[in-house]
Amino acid sequence: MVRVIGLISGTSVDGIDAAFVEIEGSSTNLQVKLIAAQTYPYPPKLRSQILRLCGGESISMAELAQLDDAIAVEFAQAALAIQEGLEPATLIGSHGQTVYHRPPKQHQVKLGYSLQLGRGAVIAQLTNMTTISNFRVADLAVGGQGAPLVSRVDVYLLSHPTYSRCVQNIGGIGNVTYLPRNGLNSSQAIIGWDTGPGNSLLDLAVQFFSNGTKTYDQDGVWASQGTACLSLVEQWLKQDFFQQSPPKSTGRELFGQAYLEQCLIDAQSYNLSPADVLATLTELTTASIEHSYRQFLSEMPDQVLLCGGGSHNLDLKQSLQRRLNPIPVITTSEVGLDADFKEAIAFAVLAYWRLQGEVGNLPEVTGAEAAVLLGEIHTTKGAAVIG
Ligand SMILES: Nc1ncnc2c1ncn2[C@@H]1O[C@H](COP(=O)(O)OP(=O)(O)OP(=O)(O)O)[C@@H](O)[C@H]1O
Ligand SMILES: CC(=O)N[C@H]1[C@@H]2OC[C@@H](O2)[C@@H](O)[C@@H]1O[C@H](C)C(=O)O
Repeated sequence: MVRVIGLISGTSVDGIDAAFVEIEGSSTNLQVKLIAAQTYPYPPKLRSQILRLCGGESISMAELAQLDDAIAVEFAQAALAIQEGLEPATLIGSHGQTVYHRPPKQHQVKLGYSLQLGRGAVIAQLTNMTTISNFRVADLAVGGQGAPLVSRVDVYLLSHPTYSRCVQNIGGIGNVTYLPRNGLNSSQAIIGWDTGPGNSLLDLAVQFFSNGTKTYDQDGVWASQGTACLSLVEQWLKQDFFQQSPPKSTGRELFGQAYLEQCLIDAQSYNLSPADVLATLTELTTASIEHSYRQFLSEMPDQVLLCGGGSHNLDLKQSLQRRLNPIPVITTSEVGLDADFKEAIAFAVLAYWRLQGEVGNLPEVTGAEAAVLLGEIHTTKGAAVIG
């Protein structure tokens, strides 16, 4: 049994999710037990620096270096804090903070590029623990999207012998893994892709309409007071990203501030109230999920398992349930895998697989030419490589 800490800050840039897990087995007999989990919010100044960089603002190399180190320090502190009072872990899997993602093909380039800040070498030294980081580069180097990477972990933790499942993350961006009945033993392929916006546009709209006093719409209460403009949703769904077949991935580069501003311009001709706009953006998220299932899956799943912060948005959840009826839409927590910390848990598993010499990506999902080892290993003076 290995004690591993998984760390990630996602596209919402709300803070570092840390999961402390005990892992046993390899892949087919993988067992993961969650011991502790916590979100450590970024200091507000650091968060706004990251958001500005994600929004395309130019910064100097000196500022980039300072930001990279500051993020690594926050990640190291999260790793030290999560294991307080527990027998220490021996390994960290750190996703870091995505600040730029340029998938291949969509951009007429053969190789994609993805940049996560928070250097693993610094985390390893500050925590005195072997740290695996930079998980996306190896998949990108073999022509993959570099995302979604959680799909292989979904396969081993969430496949079911009698139900086919869509594991749907709704973070800043949405992503799905389709698990046929019987998982890897099925003749049907396991596929996955980024579905488009999760909460990113909603959060930006809430900040705009509340003059910065709110960062998100708790439980979707504000959106539930509005009426969605379905003509606008149909118009927006015609956009290239939604029509493109998987493998595909995206980020705040597409579904960010400029996209929201265009949505607000489009909304002007319909005289929508702020609540109506939020309801319409909620429908864009759920319609993009529904349409991608109907377009890209050979059959609809028996169950949809939600995870990520969007699984707490009741209005969004109800909208997705209405669209997918009679398929039950539940959360991964309801089947035993914490919906808020699934991504952090996944990066702990990916780090564990890296040390075991097991591949981490699913070429059917990322479009990579091969399954490859994911992550770079950083040891410390005091830490031995285990596994
Ligand atoms: N109670 C709630 N009601 C409504 N929305 C919520 C609630 N809790 C969280 N959220 C939404 O979830 C978002 C955070 O989700 P999450 O932490 O899964 O995103 P992320 O991991 O940063 O993104 P990604 O998965 O794209 O990397 C918040 O910004 C907010 O929009
Ligand atoms: C480049 C990047 O950080 N992509 C994230 C983002 O957040 C959700 C979606 O876009 C996604 O597929 C991916 O993250 C998860 C953890 C993944 O790779 O599986």
